[in-house]
Amino acid sequence: MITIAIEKKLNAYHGQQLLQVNRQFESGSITKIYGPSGVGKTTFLKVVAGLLMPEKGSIVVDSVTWFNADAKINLPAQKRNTGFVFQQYALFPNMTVRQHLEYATDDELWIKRLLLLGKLDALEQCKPEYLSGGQQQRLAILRALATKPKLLLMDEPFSALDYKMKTELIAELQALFKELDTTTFIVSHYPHELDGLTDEVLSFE
Ligand SMILES: Nc1ncnc2c1ncn2[C@@H]1O[C@H](COP(=O)(O)OP(=O)(O)OP(=O)(O)O)[C@@H](O)[C@H]1O
Repeated sequence: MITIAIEKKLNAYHGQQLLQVNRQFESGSITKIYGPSGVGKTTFLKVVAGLLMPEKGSIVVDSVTWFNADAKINLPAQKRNTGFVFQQYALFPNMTVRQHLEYATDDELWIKRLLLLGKLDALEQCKPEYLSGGQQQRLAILRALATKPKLLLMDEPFSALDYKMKTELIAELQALFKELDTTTFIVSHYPHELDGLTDEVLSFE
């Protein structure tokens, strides 16, 4: 179970607004984070990952306190072991596809399975500059999965994929999340993009 009750001020162009979340998420559930541009979806993922700090509240994951403003507890991002798929992929320009995964895990069977899942097995020696946008996005997803994170945070992870690739990948990820018992938050702009995949919706207005 993940319990999140936080407040963070957002410095928007037209003044300040408040990001407020007060929710519980079942372990293994998949939640769609939905809302208009600029409402704070990416900021919310970064707060959960420990990359940004809220002003108030707490984050408790499986009875472990990751953040508590009053008690001044703030577990560093490295210790939270979340998987993060960034909107802009954040790949390493000098690493091959395979090296991205080896950086995160030394489990060779798992690496092979991920490469097949993302249809990148034939491109494992390529660096990001030789990959298409969709291939780069798939690599970002595979890298986030490589550590078998208990909490996976995905920011618009399917935006560069064509319909067929997206549908196939979503079906395979669904089975994988179940197998790993991963709790997943996925940001999406589109109302029906994740239909059938997500159990819950966290909607920002
Ligand atoms: N570290 C920060 N501290 C405070 N405010 C921030 C910080 N980073 C970004 N913001 C502001 O928070 C607001 C929300 O940005 P954010 O990227 O979280 O929105 P979003 O809902 O993910 O948007 P989009 O759908 O366009 O990606 C923006 O106005 C931005 O300027």
